[in-house]
Amino acid sequence: MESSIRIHPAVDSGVKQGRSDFQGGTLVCACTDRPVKVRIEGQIAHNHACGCTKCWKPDGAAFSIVAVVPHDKVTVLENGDKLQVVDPSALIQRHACRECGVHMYGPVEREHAFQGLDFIHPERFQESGWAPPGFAAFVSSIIESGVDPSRMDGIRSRLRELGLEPYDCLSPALMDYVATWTAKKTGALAS
Ligand SMILES: N[C@@H](CCC(=O)N[C@@H](CS)C(=O)NCC(=O)O)C(=O)O
Ligand SMILES: [Zn+2]
Ligand SMILES: [Zn+2]
Repeated sequence: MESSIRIHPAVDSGVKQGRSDFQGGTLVCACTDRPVKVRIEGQIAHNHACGCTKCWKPDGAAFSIVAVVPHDKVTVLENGDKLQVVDPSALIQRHACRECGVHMYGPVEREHAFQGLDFIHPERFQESGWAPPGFAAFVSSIIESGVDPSRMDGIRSRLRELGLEPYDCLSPALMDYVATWTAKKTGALAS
């Protein structure tokens, strides 16, 4: 069993349950001076661990923890002047703090199954109670960040032990959702 891997500090000692009455809260970046604050109304959806190279991860973590909320539930409260889009050509327009590097929200504005949703990192909530991650996505992508491929069996076992079923893309339910959206757009399925 892989013992040294740090998946993410929010799950390394076990995945904490959320609270069904969680009403949202405030995401705060890591700056001590003029932190960026972003208000999220309501509970998050599809929370998961992501191993891709593009999602923001805290130092030492192999995975990010990332979830979605509707764009109209996201409001920049303070110090939004510090935000910049990491990669304007990406599907997810990740707005990061220029000083500390934390990604605060990432809207999908392009025509896509996820259009209208913003990707956020719930560990940045000041409040507890957000819905826990339910699976691990883009697991093989951690190799692109320098993880030795020989460690992957152990890392997948650890994810399963934590209840985060590993997938190399999104979960089957989300992949089906995206494919259904595409099939309706092309006309392969009736809309
Ligand atoms: N293997 C690639 C995968 C990147 C990727 O496709 N990430 C997914 C999960 S966040 C995605 O939807 N990306 C869209 C985007 O980055 O805008 C990497 O690690 O960079
Ligand atoms: Zn910051
Ligand atoms: Zn990702």
